Amino acid sequence: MRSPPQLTGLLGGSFNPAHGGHRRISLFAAQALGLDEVWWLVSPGNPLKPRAGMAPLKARLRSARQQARRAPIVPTAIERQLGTRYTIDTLRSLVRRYPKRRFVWLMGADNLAQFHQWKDWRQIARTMPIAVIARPGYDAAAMTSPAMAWLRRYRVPAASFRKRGQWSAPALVLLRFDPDHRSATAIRRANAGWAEALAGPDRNDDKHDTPLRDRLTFRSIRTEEGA
Ligand SMILES: Nc1ncnc2c1ncn2[C@@H]1O[C@H](COP(=O)(O)OP(=O)(O)OP(=O)(O)O)[C@@H](O)[C@H]1O
Ligand SMILES: O=C(O)c1ccc[n+]([C@@H]2O[C@H](COP(=O)([O-])O)[C@@H](O)[C@H]2O)c1
Repeated sequence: MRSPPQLTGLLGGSFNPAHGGHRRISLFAAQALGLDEVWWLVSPGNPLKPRAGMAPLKARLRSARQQARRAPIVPTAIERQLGTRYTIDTLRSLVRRYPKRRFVWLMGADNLAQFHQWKDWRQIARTMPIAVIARPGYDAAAMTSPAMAWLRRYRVPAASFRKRGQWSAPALVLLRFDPDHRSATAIRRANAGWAEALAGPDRNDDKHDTPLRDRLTFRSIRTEEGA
């Protein structure tokens, strides 16, 4: 009998730095959608964000590894390997590269609010389902956004996602958990030296380009909270 496809959430981000909110929303999304794991795509550079104040990719990836410990979360700098920067290009590449997996794009409500500014955003929605996680301060803007005006007709309840083999795109799932107020901006404001602190010697530095490994599946997602 054929094994069921691995259900994989993709959380793209600057992770400048990664924080407990990333971990928490990933674990909650995994549980709500029945995902086997969540890959964090640590971006070489968000096309819409200024480079100023952006820590080196290596430091951001290191912070992601720290936050992902002992969880079914795989931090990766795969966009650097693929040479992609725009999400549509990354997702097309991943779908080709991992034909046995089913992917869902995860993002916070702040990103839905500006999703219509992303390159080929409707094509992103046609490439894989999207799950949006509520975020304090952004939900109203997200719900009234131009992208939401188009996406709302594809809205499906989270329970549908749990039925394997029924993933089709476009599909939009809105996820609401206890709001998580943490943000990388707040951390940067509170601790201007985080990047330097994380940029010390690391024996795993060359794992930067390690291909994603097929990991054990984690059926029972723990909902523990990170820092
Ligand atoms: N507290 C949160 N609640 C919901 N979504 C979140 C939260 N923190 C981050 N996200 C989502 O995680 C993804 C990666 O976020 P990112 O690395 O930009 O962190 P951030 O805290 O939003 O950073 P910054 O404050 O620098 O914009 C994005 O889709 C973002 O919307
Ligand atoms: O493809 C685009 O046009 C695009 C525009 C803005 C942001 N993104 C992606 O959105 C994800 C979230 O970015 P960020 O900086 O808000 O964490 C990250 O994977 C970015 O590469 C992608």
